[in-house]
Amino acid sequence: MSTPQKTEFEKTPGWLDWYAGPSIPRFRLPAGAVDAHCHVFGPGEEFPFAPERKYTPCDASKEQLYALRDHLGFARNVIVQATCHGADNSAMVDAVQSSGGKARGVATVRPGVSEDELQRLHDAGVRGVRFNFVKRLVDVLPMDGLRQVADQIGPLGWHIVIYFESQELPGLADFFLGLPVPLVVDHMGRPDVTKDVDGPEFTGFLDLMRARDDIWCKVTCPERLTTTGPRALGGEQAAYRDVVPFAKRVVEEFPDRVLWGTDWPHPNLKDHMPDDGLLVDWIPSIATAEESQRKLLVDNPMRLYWPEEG
Ligand SMILES: O=C(O)c1cc(C(=O)O)oc(=O)c1
Repeated sequence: MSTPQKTEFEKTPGWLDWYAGPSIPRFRLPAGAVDAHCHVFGPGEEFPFAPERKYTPCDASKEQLYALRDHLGFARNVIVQATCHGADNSAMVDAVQSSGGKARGVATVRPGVSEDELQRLHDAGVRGVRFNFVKRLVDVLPMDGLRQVADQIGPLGWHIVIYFESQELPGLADFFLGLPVPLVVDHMGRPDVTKDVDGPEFTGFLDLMRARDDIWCKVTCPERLTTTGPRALGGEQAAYRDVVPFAKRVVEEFPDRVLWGTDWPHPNLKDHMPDDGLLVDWIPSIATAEESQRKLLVDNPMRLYWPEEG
C-alpha cells in the first residue's frame, strides 16, 4: 500500500512571513466587526499549493488566522481564496467550515464549474467568486469563460470580487459593468498613490463606483500601496499617510459600500511586513466618525456576507 506523499514547499526567495506578535490595537473595533479580506495558506502539508501558482508562501493556518481575529478584536472573517491555491478551494473551505459560522468565503472557480460544485461551496459558506486580472498572480482567463461563471452564480445570490491594477481599468470597465451580479473591488483598484487623488486615474475608478449602486470597494492594503509610509511598525500611530486621501475619499462618497480587512497574511509584500494591530489603528484615519466606522466594519460586511442576520 502506498502512503500519502509528504509535500515540502520551498518559499519564494525573499518571501516575507506574516508578523508574529502584533500589538493590541489602540482603536477599539466596534462589536461585531468583520475582517472582510484575509487568506489562509495551506498548511502546505495538508493543503498543497497549486501547481500553477506564481508564488510559494509560508504557511498561514486557520488556527493562526482565528487567533489573530481574537487578538485584534474582530468577530468574523471573510476568507478570500489565495491565488497560490489556484481553483482548489479546500484550505479556504476547511477554514470556513471550522469557524462555527464566524467566517464566509470567496472562491476561485474555473469556467465549466458544475452547478453541484457551486452548491457545495454555497453550503460550506462561500458567497462569492474572485476574478483576478493581476498578471503577476494568475494566467488571466478569457472574458467569455468568466461571463459564463457570472451567469451561473446569480441564482445563488453571490457577488464577484475583482482584483486588477489601476492601469488596466480602462480596458476592463465595460466588461465589469456588464456583469450581472454585485461587484466588490479589491484594494481600491490599486491606485498609484503618487498620483493626484483628483487626477484622471482615481477619478476613473470613482466613476466605476458611481456607474452602478451595487459596486463595493475594499479600502484595504495601505501597506501594499504606500510609497512613503511611514510603516505600521514600532508603535507608529500615523502609518501610510500617502494612502489616506484615497481611502478616505471612497469612504466618504460610498459609506454604505465599503469594506475593510487586514489582508493577513499579506502575500507578496516586498518592503516590510506590517504589525496588524497598527493596521487596525489606521482605520480611524480613513473612517473618522463612529457611524462610518460601524458601517465599514459591521453593517456593510454583514449585509453582503450574512444577509440572513439583517
Ligand atoms: O497583491 C497581491 O500579491 C495579492 C495576492 C493575493 C493572492 O495571491 O490571492 O491576494 C491579494 O489580496 C493580494
